[in-house]
Amino acid sequence: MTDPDVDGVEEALALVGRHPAGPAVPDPPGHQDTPWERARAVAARAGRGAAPRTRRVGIDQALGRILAEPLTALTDLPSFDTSAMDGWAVAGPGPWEIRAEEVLAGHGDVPALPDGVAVRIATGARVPADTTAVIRSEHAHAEPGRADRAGTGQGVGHLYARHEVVPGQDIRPRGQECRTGDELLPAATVVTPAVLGLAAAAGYDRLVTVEPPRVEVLVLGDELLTSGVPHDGLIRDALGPMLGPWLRTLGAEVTAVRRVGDDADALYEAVTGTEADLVVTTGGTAAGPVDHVHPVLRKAGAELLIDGVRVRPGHPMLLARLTATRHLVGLPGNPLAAVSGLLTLAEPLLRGLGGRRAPEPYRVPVRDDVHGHPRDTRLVPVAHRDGHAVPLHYAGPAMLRGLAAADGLAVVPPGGARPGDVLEVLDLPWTASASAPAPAPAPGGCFT
Ligand SMILES: Nc1nc2c(c(=O)[nH]1)N[C@H]1C(S)=C(S)[C@@H](COP(=O)(O)OP(=O)(O)OC[C@H]3O[C@@H](n4cnc5c(N)ncnc54)[C@H](O)[C@@H]3O)O[C@H]1N2
Ligand code: MOO
Repeated sequence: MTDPDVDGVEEALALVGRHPAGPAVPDPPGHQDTPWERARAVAARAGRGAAPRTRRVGIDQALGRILAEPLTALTDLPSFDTSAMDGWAVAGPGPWEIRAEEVLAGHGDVPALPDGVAVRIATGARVPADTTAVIRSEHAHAEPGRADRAGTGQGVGHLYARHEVVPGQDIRPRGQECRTGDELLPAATVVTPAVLGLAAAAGYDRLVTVEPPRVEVLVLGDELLTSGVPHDGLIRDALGPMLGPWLRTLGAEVTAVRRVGDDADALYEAVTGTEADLVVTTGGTAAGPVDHVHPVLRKAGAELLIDGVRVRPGHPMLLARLTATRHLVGLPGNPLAAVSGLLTLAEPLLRGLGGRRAPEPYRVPVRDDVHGHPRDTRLVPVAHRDGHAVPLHYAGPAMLRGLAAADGLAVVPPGGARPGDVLEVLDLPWTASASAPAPAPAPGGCFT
């Protein structure tokens, strides 16, 4: 029986040459392929070449966008000395004479507190000037004065602390979190719900954000059905349904996913008439009779930045500059090969166009042997299990079964990997949060 992960001559070669890597296999004559790391760097540089378009949007519109400028505090936070607890503001040493007035959150000017006096205070209220500390209600004992016993409501009485009172306790001093002008977040930060909250707290009504790059997807191939079960040599289009949502997770605005068939003229019209920042084509990258991508790019006067990458699957992928501000990524038609092209070329390009930062690369030990290609990098679907990356079956270039169960794609160097080898793993958008390394612990605690 055929191994479901070994699809084609290149993968069979990979089995032969997997351990040890051995001497580098020379390029076949005329081979133009770019090493995988260099291809990603070229794509990232191409994306950074065009200045991102920016737009100021209301914070209710900003979720998921990218900050085009650092988020700088428009105020001190807190903007006034704030009580952290419901209780008593006291001045000087106790016991304190209780004054009847109360200090509540949202009140403006509050009179200074004379020595020896306590007033009731609420969490979030502005602390009166000259306050020594706040004592939370459960840590104080109020002894009613005679006037109170008589029911006059004058609030006369005395307050006793049940514990030692430390100056400044349960007071959040003005500027504890930031001072006006402090950089709270750098440019290129993704606007998450937490960023929206921070921006609002820091005084923002609107944010300057990067406009998402516009991407058009052109699906090539006359053999593709858009519905129903494959029949008579026709197959379902697996890329149209997958690429639109995937590109959106990479920060793109997908303006269209269009079927172009195997029609060179229609492809030429689509490529030269587009308003998109990036055109993504699927299929037609090889040298078959109806593989129109190369001839159309030549006719359109496009500059090929990448024409083939030393990666399996997906080696016929390409990147072209259509005009100074428009690019085209040609993804191979085999579905897993297309995903390889998406992560190798489209992702770094879109990161640059969209003003995003590169994710922190992370590395994980692999649990099992992974076959290597003798010369090329392999991208292999893996699942995270107990701190290891487990290579998945059904990872042939034409298959999506392994990918659909995967947490990431392991980057397998030429020659392959042995159990315990530590490999870089490319996140899949839907698993990024689960597999990313934990952030560094905070240096100290702040409990109020
Ligand atoms: N003589 C050679 N032939 C091929 C080579 C090679 O080096 N020399 N490379 C092979 C590799 S590797 C790949 S990958 C493909 C790339 O081919 P194309 O980009 O031209 O893609 P197509 O020929 O159009 O399609 C390939 C394969 O994928 C299927 N396909 C296409 N689009 C879709 C889609 N939207 N959904 C599902 N499946 C799709 C298509 O039916 C073909 O089976 O070239 C090899 N050939
Ligand atoms: O190796 Mo191709 O996958 O089928 O690019």
